[in-house]
Amino acid sequence: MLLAIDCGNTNTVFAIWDGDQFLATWRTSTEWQRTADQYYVWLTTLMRLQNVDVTIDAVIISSTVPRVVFNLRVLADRYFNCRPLVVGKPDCALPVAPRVDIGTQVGPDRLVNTAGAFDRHGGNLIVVDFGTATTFDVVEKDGAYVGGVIAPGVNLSLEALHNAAAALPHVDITKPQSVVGTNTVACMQSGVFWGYIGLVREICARIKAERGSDMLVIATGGLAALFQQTETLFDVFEDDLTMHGLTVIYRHNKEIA
Ligand SMILES: Nc1ncnc2c1ncn2[C@@H]1O[C@H](COP(=O)(O)OP(=O)(O)O)[C@@H](O)[C@H]1O
Ligand SMILES: CC(C)(COP(=O)(O)O)[C@@H](O)C(=O)NCCC(=O)O
Ligand SMILES: [K+]
Repeated sequence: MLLAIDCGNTNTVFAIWDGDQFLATWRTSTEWQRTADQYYVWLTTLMRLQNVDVTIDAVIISSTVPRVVFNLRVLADRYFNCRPLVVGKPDCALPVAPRVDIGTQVGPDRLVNTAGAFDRHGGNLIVVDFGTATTFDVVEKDGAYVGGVIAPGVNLSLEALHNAAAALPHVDITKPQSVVGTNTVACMQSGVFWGYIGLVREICARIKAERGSDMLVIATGGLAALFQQTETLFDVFEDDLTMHGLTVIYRHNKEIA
């Protein structure tokens, strides 16, 4: 049984894949100090609570935070007796190599999203991932990641206002009633919500224009749904895209081994 781990700058998602489907998915905050023993206690407690009675014998990791990989490697080695595949490392092959400037360390989450989206939809895609940062990944016809866009994440934008301005409170994102806010919180929500609708629409339009082609736009990350409720920004919303990409890369490495 495969344990797939997607570690973002804010949250880390663990999922168990039986070769056909995900049996369970769990989320914890990303903290590089967490030890292999702590992960194991947490994971096995959840497995027991949800009656997921399986033996994990393979692990694949994608991490945008390099420091957490050490303890996740120890987890795989000590408790599951295996050497994990780590996306972005030389011994983890990708179905299609990225084409970017020499020396660029593409975020592993973006490589994984690319592999997952290409497997489901073929090429000529834009993948929009709402995480700590919002990333736009361009996937060419042959499935290669060829670059994209990095924008500040939704919550990061709100936090930046709060951190930089003494009178601006901590605010959660929600769709505002109107564009013109009549209190501080509503004004901040409006700026980020409607600003983000514009950001996504403009960036996707400019990518398509630059490439002279219509492209399928796939969104992932919990916050995508909030924006899609109001405006049709995406062709498809797939919450499990990154996890699916991890299984695609795992299968690819098994096949060529
Ligand atoms: N459905 C949701 N509703 C509201 N906030 C969300 C939702 N999903 C994720 N978030 C928030 O979005 C931010 C990015 O989360 P996440 O997608 O886990 O990022 P990362 O992959 O970078 O760790 C976090 O602040 C998280 O709390
Ligand atoms: C852009 C990111 C910070 C997004 O990370 P996330 O929001 O998933 O935590 C991550 O993909 C990253 O660290 N990228 C490295 C630079 C690049 O992809 O070009
Ligand atoms: K992201």
